[in-house]
Amino acid sequence: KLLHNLWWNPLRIQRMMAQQGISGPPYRFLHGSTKETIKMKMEIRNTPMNNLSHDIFPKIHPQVNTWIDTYGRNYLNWHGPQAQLVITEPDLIKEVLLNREKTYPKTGTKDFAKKLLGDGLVSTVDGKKWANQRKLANHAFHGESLKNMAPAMVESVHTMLGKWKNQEGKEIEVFGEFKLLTSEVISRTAFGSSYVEGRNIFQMLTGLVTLTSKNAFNIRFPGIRKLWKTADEVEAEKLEKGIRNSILQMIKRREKKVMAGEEDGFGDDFLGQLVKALHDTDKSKKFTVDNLVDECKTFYIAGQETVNSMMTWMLFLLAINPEWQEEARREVLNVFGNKDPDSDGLGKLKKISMIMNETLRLYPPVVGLTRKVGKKLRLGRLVLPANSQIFIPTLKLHHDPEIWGEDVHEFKPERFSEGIAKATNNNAVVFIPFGFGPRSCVGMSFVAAEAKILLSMILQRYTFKLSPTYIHCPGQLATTRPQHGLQIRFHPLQQ
Ligand code: HEM
Repeated sequence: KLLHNLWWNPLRIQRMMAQQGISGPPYRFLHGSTKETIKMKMEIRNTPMNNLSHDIFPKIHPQVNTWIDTYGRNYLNWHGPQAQLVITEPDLIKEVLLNREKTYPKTGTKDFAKKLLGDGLVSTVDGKKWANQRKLANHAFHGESLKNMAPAMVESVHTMLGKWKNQEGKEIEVFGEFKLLTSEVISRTAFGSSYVEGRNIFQMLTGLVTLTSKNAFNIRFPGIRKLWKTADEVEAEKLEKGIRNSILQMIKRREKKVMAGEEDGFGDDFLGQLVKALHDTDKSKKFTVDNLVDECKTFYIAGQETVNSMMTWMLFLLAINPEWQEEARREVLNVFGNKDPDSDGLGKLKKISMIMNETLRLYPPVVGLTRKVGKKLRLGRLVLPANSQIFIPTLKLHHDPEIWGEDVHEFKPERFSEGIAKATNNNAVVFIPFGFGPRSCVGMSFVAAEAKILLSMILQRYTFKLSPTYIHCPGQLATTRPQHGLQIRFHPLQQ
């Protein structure tokens, strides 16, 4: 069986795809093409980019870049013995992400990623569970609930800016600052606690993110984990347990309030809704403790890492494009003057929406999407083998000159001046920072509110420039990030 899975089957799939004109890096026993991937990534990882270039696709995905050049727009590569078809044709991508026949589910999680996200909303494969959890999250992160979160976002930004007062004119490392800010915002808005209370959960989750990324391309012999665990695996288990215990304590605190007779002691934030679902007498809506823990981990991670990445790149792009910084400031002062932003005004910030979209195009926090092919099926002109995977390289689509033109690597928010549909020529799948179709991001409106509030409050107070110490070395650790941080100098506006 082992030989069948590790040798015969991959060769069979390779032959089957070659007959349809799809080739790729050759399958190597057990490791597939992961060794070449790791080698290419390591070679380029620490090399800074010249002239603050935004051409980051070859830097972050050197293997996808090389193999598209060698084998064509769609090719077959190997994550160990797992066949993975990489597709870049918009029609094929649309079919996969719309998932009309429910034939392209998520891949689920295993190993390190399972410890990190469990079976929460981002990863779950179970359709019924997904529908229940999605409904709950939609309610918590849209409409009135979202509007009610704006004051907590404003307050969190005030706390950060308060600290910056002593640093005016000096260098501030913004990626680290935004990490604290985004942790504080998701803690306050979704989990009713401050960052300080949730700090140990974040620290443990950050540890798990690092271990997950470090081991992403490490292939181990099937079954070996049961006999022998690596130091990273032991560490990940410890972190997983620690996170679980801390979340259980948060749940207990809410339950105690209810037991003490406090009206709505569960709370009406996201955590409150989850705890209510845990106690729901309607079985079809009921959550288990495991569901709840996984969901909390998912939202702590999804609500922080991605937003941190986007906001950092937005600041970077505005720091090196002073004319856009000035346009954005004019808009903010027009809408809010020197007052704190409020949710009614956020919709009027058109220029900032354009800047946000262009940032997400050039530096998407999530660089690719993966789906599973359960049984043998047809995708466009291709017949795909059972138990294979599909990888959609978002970063390639966002940096493709055939889609965006020869100025593809330039920062030009004006592309989005008449909306996304116009910018993409009505081909929505070529711009997918938040995914596409039913599994697209549930936190999109939350992100837009948080980013607009943060940027408005900075622009109302400061002009900012890149510090000479900044090294342009975009990398990926779960999300895209400046590998050596983002050093910025903020100067108070002349009143
Ligand atoms: C700039 C910030 C963000 C980016 C770029 C981003 C990106 C994405 C992408 C690409 C997906 C689709 C994944 C796939 O199709 O496989 C996704 C899904 C998801 N995102 Fe986000 N996200 C961001 C912020 C957030 C925030 C703030 C939250 C929570 C408050 C969140 C929660 C989720 C969840 C729960 C899903 C899974 C939805 C489902 O499967 O139904 N995201 N996100």
